Formats: sequence, structure tokens, C-alpha cells
Amino acid sequence: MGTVSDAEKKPAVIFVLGGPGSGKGTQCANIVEHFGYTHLSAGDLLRAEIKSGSENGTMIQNMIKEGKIVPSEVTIKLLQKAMQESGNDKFLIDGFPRNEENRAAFEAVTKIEPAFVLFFNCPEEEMERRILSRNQGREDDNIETIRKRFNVFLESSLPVVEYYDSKGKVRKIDAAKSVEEVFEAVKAIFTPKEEKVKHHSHAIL
Ligand SMILES: Nc1ncnc2c1ncn2[C@@H]1O[C@H](COP(=O)(O)OP(=O)(O)OP(=O)(O)O)[C@@H](O)[C@H]1O
Ligand SMILES: Nc1ccn([C@@H]2O[C@H](COP(=O)(O)O)[C@@H](O)[C@H]2O)c(=O)n1
Ligand SMILES: [Mg+2]
Repeated sequence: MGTVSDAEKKPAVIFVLGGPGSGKGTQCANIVEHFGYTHLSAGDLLRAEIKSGSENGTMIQNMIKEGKIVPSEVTIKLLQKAMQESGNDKFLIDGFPRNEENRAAFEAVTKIEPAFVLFFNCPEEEMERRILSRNQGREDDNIETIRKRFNVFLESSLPVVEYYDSKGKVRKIDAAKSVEEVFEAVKAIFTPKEEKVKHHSHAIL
């Protein structure tokens, strides 16, 4: 049997999903700091594409204002470019896949299966409160677009989470707690088993 060279090795990918405002970006920043992943937010990449003056800019801007999902082809190209440019081989892909089309196209184009899906579960009222006090000047952080984003999340994104759940790949986190408490739960998922045993035995000794 042939061996796989480093150049042929597929990168490790974790999809980070959850409703709008559930805290995906906040927790990804913590994971990057502690575990050496590169964080790629599909929404951030799309917003950067608008700013760059690309030919797709107006289409993307209109979709984001309406809370709609941009065609996979566009988003996947941005993700692939960012992955290549990062020089890393482990990624947190935040806010993607957002629908079945995103999921199937990413798998077909990249042949990458996620190691697992980190899913931030948060009640809608809490997500709404967080988004309305975010103050980052996002054009979609207004109550009208927020409602549309929640509908898209329920109708198109949750089925993707259910798909991965049926494959035993979802790690669900209670995201309604404080940033620190949520990160404790996240850390428990990212800490290798041997480390947990080490810490546990130190605590006993
Ligand atoms: N556990 C938490 N408790 C309270 N506020 C939080 C918590 N996590 C994040 N926030 C705040 O809520 C807002 C939304 O968080 P964040 O941007 O990380 O969410 P997101 O899931 O990436 O949202 P979006 O899908 O809209 O990009 C931010 O202002 C952030 O500081
Ligand atoms: N896979 C994706 C991800 C995002 N979008 C669009 O961007 C908006 C903002 O996304 P955030 O993750 O930053 O909240 C989202 O509402 C979509 O309009 C997308 O099309 N495809
Ligand atoms: Mg975000």
C-alpha cells in the first residue's frame, strides 16, 4: 500500500455552526489562541469580498442584507483561497456549511470531510439580544434582517446539523452561558484524551 506524502495530506477541518449571534466568532478566537487553528469565517470572507470591489460584491451585499445564502461556488472559492494562503493545515470553518447546497458542494469540490461539527446551541431571544448590542456596524444586524436570518437558520442550516448528527459528528455546546463557561465546554472537546487523563491523575495525586 502506498503512503500519503505531506503534500497530499488533507487539512483537518472543523465546521463551527450555530444560529446568528450564538457566539461562533467569539469562541473561535479563543480556540485559535489555545489550539493553533486558523479561523475562517465564511461571513467575514464574504464581507471582505464586498469591500475589495469584486464583481460579485453587489450580489453578495444584496444577499447578506436579505439574510440569504450566497451561492456555494462563490463562498467555497473564498474558503479554498484562504486555506491555501494560511500555510496552516487545521481550520475552524465558521458559518459554513449553511445549507445542503453548501455542504454537498464543499465535499464534492474539496473531498474534505469535517473531523466534527462544533454546534453552539442558543435560544433565539438570547441571540437577538447579543446581535442587537454587537455594534460592529454590520448591515444585517437590524431586527428585520435578524428575523430573516433566524428563518434561514431554522429552515436551511439546522438540517445540515441534523445530517452530521446522524453521522455521530456533532459536538453540541450550551451557548447560552457566559463566554468563559462556554469556552470551558469547548476546551473539553479540544483537549486530547491523554491530556485529560494526565490532568485528572495530577489532581488525584
Ligand atoms: N457567551 C456569550 N455571552 C454574552 N455575549 C456573548 C457571548 N458570546 C458572544 N457574545 C457577544 O454576542 C455578540 C455575537 O457574538 P459573535 O459575533 O461571536 O456571534 P456569531 O455566532 O459569530 O454571530 P454571527 O453568526 O452573526 O456572525 C458579540 O457582541 C459577542 O461579544
Ligand atoms: N456560508 C455562508 C455564510 C454566510 N453567508 C452570508 O453572510 C451572512 C453573515 O454570515 P455570518 O456567519 O457572519 O453571520 C449570512 O446571513 C449570509 O447572508 C452565506 O451566504 N453563506
Ligand atoms: Mg460571526
